[in-house]
Amino acid sequence: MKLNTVKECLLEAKKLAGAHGKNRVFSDIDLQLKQGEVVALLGPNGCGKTTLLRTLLGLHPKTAGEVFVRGESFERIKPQQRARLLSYVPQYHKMAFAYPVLEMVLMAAYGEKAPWLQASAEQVDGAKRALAWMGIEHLATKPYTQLSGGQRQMVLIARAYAQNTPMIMMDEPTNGLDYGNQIKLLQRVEALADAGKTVLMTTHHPEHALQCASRAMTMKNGRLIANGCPHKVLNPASIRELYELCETEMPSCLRTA
Ligand SMILES: Nc1ncnc2c1ncn2[C@@H]1O[C@H](COP(=O)(O)OP(=O)(O)OP(=O)(O)O)[C@@H](O)[C@H]1O
Repeated sequence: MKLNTVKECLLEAKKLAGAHGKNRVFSDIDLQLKQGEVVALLGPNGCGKTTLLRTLLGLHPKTAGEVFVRGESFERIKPQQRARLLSYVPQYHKMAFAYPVLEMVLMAAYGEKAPWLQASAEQVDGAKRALAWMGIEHLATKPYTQLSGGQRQMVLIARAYAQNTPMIMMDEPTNGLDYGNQIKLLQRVEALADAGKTVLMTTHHPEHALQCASRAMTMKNGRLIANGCPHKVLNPASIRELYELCETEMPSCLRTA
């Protein structure tokens, strides 16, 4: 776990609310993301984590409240500038075209170039470095559509890395990764924070939050219910309550008696 040596506030949400159609998903969300921290967001299926992330990113419309990035209303920031501030690893991703993996990662350059322009040698080098960082340089020429689920996930993480933004939002980034790749990814997330990046990641694994996060937030029924040091927020009693487990359903390592 990382110590919270926190600096500049990069993103702030105030009284944020979101919905799908008429169904309220979350409301009254106040949160801050500061430079160099890894924040893990946990909560039961359907509690609103993905919708919250997508609303923070401006990919889903808010119904109330405001998101500020470096003090500026995010709504007023143009898409290309947003792409320089925030990158995103989605939970699910469909791609209709069989782009080679290197091309997929080069899409990260959107903040720096118009999509119809050819990538510069520097951008290609950056994309190759991102593949090497994820340990998947051998996939560079493979069509993205022919990759396994875990391989695709690693490509999306490499793409976010190549975007080189101060903030990265990852929605269940260990989804589909084998045990070794999960451990390596959590170490890379810690290294990103050491390099001054801010990461907000959702996870269904309290142990992942304990391993790499400087802060944990828990969410239930569309509300943030706890926010603080992962070891304080994620204790046997709070995990039981969050996921509505009775004592006998808890794994033996988390039982209180
Ligand atoms: N495209 C959609 N249209 C309508 N309702 C949706 C849509 N996507 C999600 N929802 C609903 O919004 C609520 C929150 O979903 P969301 O995906 O944000 O939850 P989550 O916490 O990320 O869940 P999970 O842990 O299962 O990924 C759920 O009740 C879900 O059914």
